[in-house]
Amino acid sequence: MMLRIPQVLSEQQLGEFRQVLLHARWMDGRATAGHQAVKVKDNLQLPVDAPEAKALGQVILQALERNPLFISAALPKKILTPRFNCYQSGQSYGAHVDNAVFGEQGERMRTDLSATLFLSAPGEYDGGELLVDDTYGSHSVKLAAGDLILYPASSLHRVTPVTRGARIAAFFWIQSMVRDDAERSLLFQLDNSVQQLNRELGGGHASCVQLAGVYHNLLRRWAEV
Ligand SMILES: O=C(O)CCC(=O)C(=O)O
Ligand SMILES: [Fe+2]
Repeated sequence: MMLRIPQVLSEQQLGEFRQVLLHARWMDGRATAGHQAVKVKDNLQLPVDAPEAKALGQVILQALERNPLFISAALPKKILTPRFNCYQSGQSYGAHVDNAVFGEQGERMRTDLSATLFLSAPGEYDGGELLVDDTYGSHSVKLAAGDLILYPASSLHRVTPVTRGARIAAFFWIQSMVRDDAERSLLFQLDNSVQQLNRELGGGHASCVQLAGVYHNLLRRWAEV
């Protein structure tokens, strides 16, 4: 499942991010690319241990914790501290699949979902579409600043060349409590339907109570905690 999560960051937060990122020390993104990705990766990145990256990463994590749509769709177990990248002057990232496992502070996590949080507005650059392949074809994603796209980490994806301006984004991975994309999508649909019914019938209605029970009992079957 691919899902857009709108307005993860406020206008004020975006302004603060821009100020910090404008003055940050960017490095060649190939330094953190894996064996295969290094051949197709051409962008800039903030060093993972840069103080700016750590501070802004925490702001994003706090925003995600309070975002009901993100929680419902991702059912997160672990979230890698967000990283920051920049594409300019024709830079791009060719087709690749992300690493299955990442390590951070001695802890390992499986990547079930990939996320890009757009920090530049679409009008600030040409190109820079994130193209994500699935069985329905290739989906082009270019979102408003502050919006996030969530997509299966198993997908082949790429970023087209940025031919004008600069595309700055945060990117990170999530290990979900529910590893299987199809099961997680079913839970998300069910959660949405239950919430809709709650609004229409009132939360105390017997069908709402029963369906909420089905949601929790499916989650109990499928969740790894
Ligand atoms: O810049 C993006 O939107 C995606 C970056 C990416 O695919 C990666 O770093 O693995
Ligand atoms: Fe990637």
